[in-house]
Parts: sequence; C-alpha cells; structure tokens
Amino acid sequence: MVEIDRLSFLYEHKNVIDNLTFTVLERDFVGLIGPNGAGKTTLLRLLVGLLKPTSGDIRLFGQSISKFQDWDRIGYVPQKNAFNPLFPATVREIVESGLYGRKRLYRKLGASDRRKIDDALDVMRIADLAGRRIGQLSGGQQQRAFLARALVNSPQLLILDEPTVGIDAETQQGFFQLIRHMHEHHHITFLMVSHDMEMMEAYLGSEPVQSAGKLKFYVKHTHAPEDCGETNLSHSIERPGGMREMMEVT
Ligand SMILES: Nc1ncnc2c1ncn2[C@@H]1O[C@H](COP(=O)(O)OP(=O)(O)OP(=O)(O)O)[C@@H](O)[C@H]1O
Repeated sequence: MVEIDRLSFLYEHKNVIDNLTFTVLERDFVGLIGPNGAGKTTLLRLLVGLLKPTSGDIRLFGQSISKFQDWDRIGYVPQKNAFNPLFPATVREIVESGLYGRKRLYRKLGASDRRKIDDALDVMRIADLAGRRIGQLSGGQQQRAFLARALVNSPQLLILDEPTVGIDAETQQGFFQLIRHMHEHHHITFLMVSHDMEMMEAYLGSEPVQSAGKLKFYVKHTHAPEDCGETNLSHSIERPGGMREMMEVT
C-alpha cells in the first residue's frame, strides 16, 4: 500500500529523513514513535504529498507519488496544532471539506455526498454537533470531527498525526478502541504517530520492527480471512447493521 524507497528529506540544510526504506502492507497497523523533532510529521507530510522528497521515492497503491492522483483513498488527520480554532467553520462544513478533493475547491453536493457526510458524522457520534462551530468544541470532539472528515471518502489508508494529544485519558481510550475496531473489522490500514507507548505496546507489541535514526516503527500485520470481500468503510456502513456495529464501540 505504501512503499518508501531510500527516502531522504532536507529542510534547508538539515537532514530530517535519511535514506529511509519501509513498506506498509494492506491492513497493517503501523505505529510511528520518536522524540520531538525526529521527523515524524515530516514523514507523514511527505506521504500525503504536502512535501516533496529530496531524493528517493514513495509509491502509493503501486504508483509513484509524483503521478498519484487518487487521494480519496487516503485520509489524513494532521496534528491538532495545524488547525486554527478560530476558523469559523461548522463541524458539518469541516467534514464536507473532506469531499472536495485536492483540485476542486468547491463543488455542488449531491444526495450521495450528503449521505456520506451524515454517515461519517454518525460513525463518529457527532451528528448532534454538526451545526456547531469547530472552535467551540472540546479537544476530543474536535478530533472526532477531523476523523470524520478523513473518513468521508471511505479511505483505505488512514494517516493520523498524534490524534489524542490534549485529550483526557478516558476519551483517549475510547478513541483507540474506535480506531482498533476500524482496523480489525473495517479493514482500514493505519499509519499513526503517537507518543502513547502504552497503547502502542498493548496493540502492536513491545518491539519495533524497524528503527531508522530516531524513528521507530511498530507494526501489527493483519491477514484477511479468505471470504473477506469488504475493504472499506462505505461497504460496512451500507450493510444493514454496519453503522450500529461501528457505533457500539464508541
Ligand atoms: N517548515 C520547516 N522548516 C525548517 N525546519 C523544519 C520545518 N518543519 C520542521 N522542521 C524541523 O524538522 C525536524 C523534524 O520536525 P517534525 O515536525 O517532522 O518532527 P516530529 O518528530 O513530528 O516532532 P514532534 O514530536 O515535536 O511533533 C525538526 O528539527 C524541525 O525543527
């Protein structure tokens, strides 16, 4: 799903990513850990095309990132401090903006688009907050809104940058349960940066599968059952009971 091949990245003259090779398989859960300044956010920004490699290549779904267009297959939730809480958008508008894609700034929404937005709001249990300004919500509610935005296109790969920073322990636990459920039952592939070693170890084991500089990669591989035809969230949502199943864990 993601092949990182001898990737290097320099900010001005500072080498942040140095000759990194790493592969994410379909339905893996990859946890990325490292101290402040290790290059975690930089790596995620390279993977979603917001930064360009200095050298090396990234292949997404088998295609070089320089040609890759199919961004709907990837959901990205940036770090919380990447967002200005004074931005005057409602939760619904935030989720809706996930549908626009990279080229079209605005397009008229059809009934199926509205349904996708409603589904994503329901799955994250924030339908009642749809009309509220994002800046007026708690940290946990804001995270749910941004996760709903990332889910609105039923991505196959979710990339999350420290999704639980600033959230209380109980909400954090609920959030992990939810993404774990999405990984195990809805077959979404995850790449997540976190400082929460406890959660990482509980789900991904105590040994990193790879270290690169100060970055450590923890991985849980999942093997699809042979009869498994579903690979994304929309299939699960459309299936009767799928939504309820999703909500039971929140
Ligand atoms: N826009 C930028 N211009 C120059 N240097 C930058 C820029 N953004 C980040 N850096 C530097 O690149 C290095 C890696 O930063 P990055 O944000 O990727 O680290 P991180 O591992 O995500 O850290 P944290 O855990 O604090 O979020 C740091 O030394 C940082 O100062």
